[in-house]
Amino acid sequence: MSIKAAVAGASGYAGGELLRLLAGHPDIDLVTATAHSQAGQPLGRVHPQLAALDLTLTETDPATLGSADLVFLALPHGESAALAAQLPAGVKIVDLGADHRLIDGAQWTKYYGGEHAGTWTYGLPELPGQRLQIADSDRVAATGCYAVATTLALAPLIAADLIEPADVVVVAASGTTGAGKAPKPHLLGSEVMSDLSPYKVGAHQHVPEIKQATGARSLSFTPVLAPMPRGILATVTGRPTSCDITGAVVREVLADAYANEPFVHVLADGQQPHTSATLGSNSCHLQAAVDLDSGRVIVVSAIDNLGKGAAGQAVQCANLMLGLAETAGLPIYGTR
Ligand SMILES: NC(=O)C1=CN([C@@H]2O[C@H](COP(=O)(O)OP(=O)(O)OC[C@H]3O[C@@H](n4cnc5c(N)ncnc54)[C@H](OP(=O)(O)O)[C@@H]3O)[C@@H](O)[C@H]2O)C=CC1
Ligand SMILES: CC(=O)N[C@@H](CCC(=O)OP(=O)(O)O)C(=O)O
Repeated sequence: MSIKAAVAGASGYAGGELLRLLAGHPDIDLVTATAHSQAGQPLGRVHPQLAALDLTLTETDPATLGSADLVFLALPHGESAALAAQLPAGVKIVDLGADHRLIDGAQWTKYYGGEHAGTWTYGLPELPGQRLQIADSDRVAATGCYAVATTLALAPLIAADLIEPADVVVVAASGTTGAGKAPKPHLLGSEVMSDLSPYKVGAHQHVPEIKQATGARSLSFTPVLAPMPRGILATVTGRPTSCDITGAVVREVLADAYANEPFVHVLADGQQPHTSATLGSNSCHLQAAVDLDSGRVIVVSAIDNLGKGAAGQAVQCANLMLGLAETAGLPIYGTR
């Protein structure tokens, strides 16, 4: 029996990638794609890559969405909670926004503003114990894009006591689709091309999410806007807990943590992650080293922000919630 799925926020970048993945999913039928200012537009006018999908974007109406078995919410922060509250309890929901990710409501208010809507199951299946919780949930909050790239690199190091949780430094570059499709002056091609620039320095909203997911106690996080459409490259460094920790030890801890994971790949010694190698896929590529001069453990992580960082992760969670094969409809290999 095929599952009926709806996507709210389908005219956005994350929503468009969801449509692309769902159109190729063997067990899911895409029945509804909704938008806000672009409701009424034929899909191919908004997402030319999806022109062959004969769909028109409709209004974001709870009654229409509520007739699906599964709803993906790819809406701006603060919009998901009100809509989710109007959907029937039996409908499974994956929220790609941040409304339900954090446990600590005060942290949500500090970083996002407004009242916290509550906490849903955190949608990162590779965290210990999380896969079963996701499979048992009707409401799942998919992870933030930088949070995926950073957490997959960092969580096993802290769990294995390889690094000090109170001294973690992350610098991460993202492609421009990470900022959404709504027009913003700093995202004009003429501003972004030939430029690298940091933003939200010392104040990024994914810091509490990464701390919650990894157990890090102090985290310096610097995001950088990169002149490319898609991809995140996160460099995560921490102070080792012992001088016996070598690059080989770190690689072994990561390889053990992800031995059975279809989407997380610890690269062979000598290979480095490339964002382009993960493009279009739901994969994360990791490499580790120890810098003997500064005494830092370094793990570099690459994902597609619209893949494992958004739509791919959301479909992976939905597969688990529906009892389908976890990899169904999800590319493992990037297009490069
Ligand atoms: N881009 C990324 O890499 C990632 C995004 N996310 C999260 O996914 C969500 C969507 O992000 P993204 O696709 O980048 O954003 P976009 O700005 O590209 O798209 C936003 C979507 O929401 C719709 N929308 C805007 N306002 C409203 C409203 N008031 N009511 C209903 N719908 C509305 C827009 O419709 P219209 O265009 O018709 O106005 C559009 O379809 C966000 O919460 C984001 O944080 C998570 C991980 C990564
Ligand atoms: C390049 C860029 O601006 N990226 C966005 C990522 C936001 C995102 O997708 O994460 P959430 O799901 O938590 O919103 C940012 O840094 O705020």
